[in-house]
Amino acid sequence: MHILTPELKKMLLSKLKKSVNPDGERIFLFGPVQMPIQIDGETFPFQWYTWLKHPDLPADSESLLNMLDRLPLAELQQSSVLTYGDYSDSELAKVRIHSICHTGDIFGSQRCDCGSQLHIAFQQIVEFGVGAIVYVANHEGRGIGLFNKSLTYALQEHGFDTAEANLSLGHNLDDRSYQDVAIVLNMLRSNPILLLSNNPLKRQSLGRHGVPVIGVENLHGVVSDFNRSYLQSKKHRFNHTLESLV
Ligand SMILES: Nc1nc2c(ncn2[C@@H]2O[C@H](COP(=O)(O)OP(=O)(O)OP(=O)(O)O)[C@@H](O)[C@H]2O)c(=O)[nH]1
Repeated sequence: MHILTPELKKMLLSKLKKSVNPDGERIFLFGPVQMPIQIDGETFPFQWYTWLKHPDLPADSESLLNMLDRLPLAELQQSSVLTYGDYSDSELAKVRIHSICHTGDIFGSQRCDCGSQLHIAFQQIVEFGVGAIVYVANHEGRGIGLFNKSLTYALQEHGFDTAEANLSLGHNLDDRSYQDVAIVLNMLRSNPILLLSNNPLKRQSLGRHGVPVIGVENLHGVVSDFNRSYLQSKKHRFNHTLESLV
């Protein structure tokens, strides 16, 4: 049987880093772990980090390690960062902050542009040589959660656009916070980043939380008959830079 020897425990602890957000909540970041990722038939060496925030987290890494078997982590969401190239030290890196889209990213749903944006972001990062994908797992449905998103989809089948559907159910247009994303980004790198996004609020929010965003490059996904009206709503209701696209 394999046991957690003091050496292995030391190895795990050396990969655990802690930060505290402005609300006083502890965030533990674990990594790197090697993650070979296939993009268009070729495999690229990414480094994987995950982070954990939970109200009951202790102050130090060793205590955290000792209590992990008692936390219901599978019931909660943990987010990831996948870095590529010399991410911590390079002068510039391309970064994609990607809110989870269970339907688009996992199922390949064509109702939105999320899945293709994620794929193109990976392509652009390996092409540039340095970058990161931050996969934000508590952002489903722009922060309303998967169950609520399914209700908004049903309403969109009855004439609502994506904004009206959220509002009609009592949600905001966008409930996402980038505070923890910013903290984690700043734990991994202090040099400037180029953000891959069409959403002006992302840049503003990251900047407000102290991330040195020096530029934004649009990230246009695939347009189809299934997502055209959704993209038009993003352009008109959310001011996304999709001018040349829809
Ligand atoms: N409420 C709601 N959420 C949706 C709908 N379609 C997609 N989403 C969610 O919208 C979010 C899109 O996230 P991102 O692609 O990271 O961000 P964005 O605001 O579109 O900005 P970009 O950086 O330009 O892609 C994901 O959380 C999806 O789950 C919808 O019709 N209703």
